Amino acid sequence: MILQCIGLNKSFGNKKAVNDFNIKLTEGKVYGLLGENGSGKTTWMKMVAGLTKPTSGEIIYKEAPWNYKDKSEIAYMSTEPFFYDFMSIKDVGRYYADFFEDFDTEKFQKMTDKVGLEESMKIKTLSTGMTAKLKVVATLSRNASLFLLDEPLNGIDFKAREEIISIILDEADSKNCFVISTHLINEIESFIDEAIFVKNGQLILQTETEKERMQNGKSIADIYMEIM
Ligand SMILES: Nc1ncnc2c1ncn2[C@@H]1O[C@H](COP(=O)(O)OP(=O)(O)OP(=O)(O)O)[C@@H](O)[C@H]1O
Repeated sequence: MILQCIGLNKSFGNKKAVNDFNIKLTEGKVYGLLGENGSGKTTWMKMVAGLTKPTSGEIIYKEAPWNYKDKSEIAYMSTEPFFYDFMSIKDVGRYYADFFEDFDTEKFQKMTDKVGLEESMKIKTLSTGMTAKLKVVATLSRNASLFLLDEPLNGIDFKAREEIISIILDEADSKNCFVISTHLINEIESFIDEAIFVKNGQLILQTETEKERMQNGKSIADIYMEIM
């Protein structure tokens, strides 16, 4: 097991953004994190990534209580843009290399090449799809074990979405774990191992995609419609 949360809570004033959240994640799996707007997905990811403190509850990373050192193995990609307009692709690589000890510049160069991003391109000239690809490539160039990608497929066209999915699947292996939050259930249905359904800050169902399909004849979209 790579991650476990036990009775995890996060409140903002009276609002329970994450409420008694219990989850177990395993290496070698790709998870889809599904839930309506405001259901607590981002807040949960930020707690696991060490960007916001839980109000109460436990996070266990690789069988030990979460420690700030674990941040170096947990790569979080937020929904917000995080590059400056004046930067080139090469600058983004340098910026990441300065920031993250585990950043692999060579891997970044190979991956940017593969998706058609040239070193000299300036951020301000990139299309929305190219920027989305750059965000994913920069995050995945870290040698992390747990990747938390907050809405990596939002607001981009079909081709860019397919490219991002292929980048993610190329990087997924038996030692790492991916959690992808999205509202685009149909796009992720075919490749996620498990779906995690979140409602009002709580995990209400965690289930295997293949099992649902084979044993119950249900798609993740069917289940979403039933329980949300
Ligand atoms: N810093 C904050 N201060 C106050 N309330 C917050 C804060 N961050 C999140 N919330 C509230 O917590 C709840 C959960 O928000 P969160 O962003 O985690 O949901 P989400 O599932 O990621 O939503 P979306 O799919 O829209 O991104 C929402 O009601 C939100 O308004």
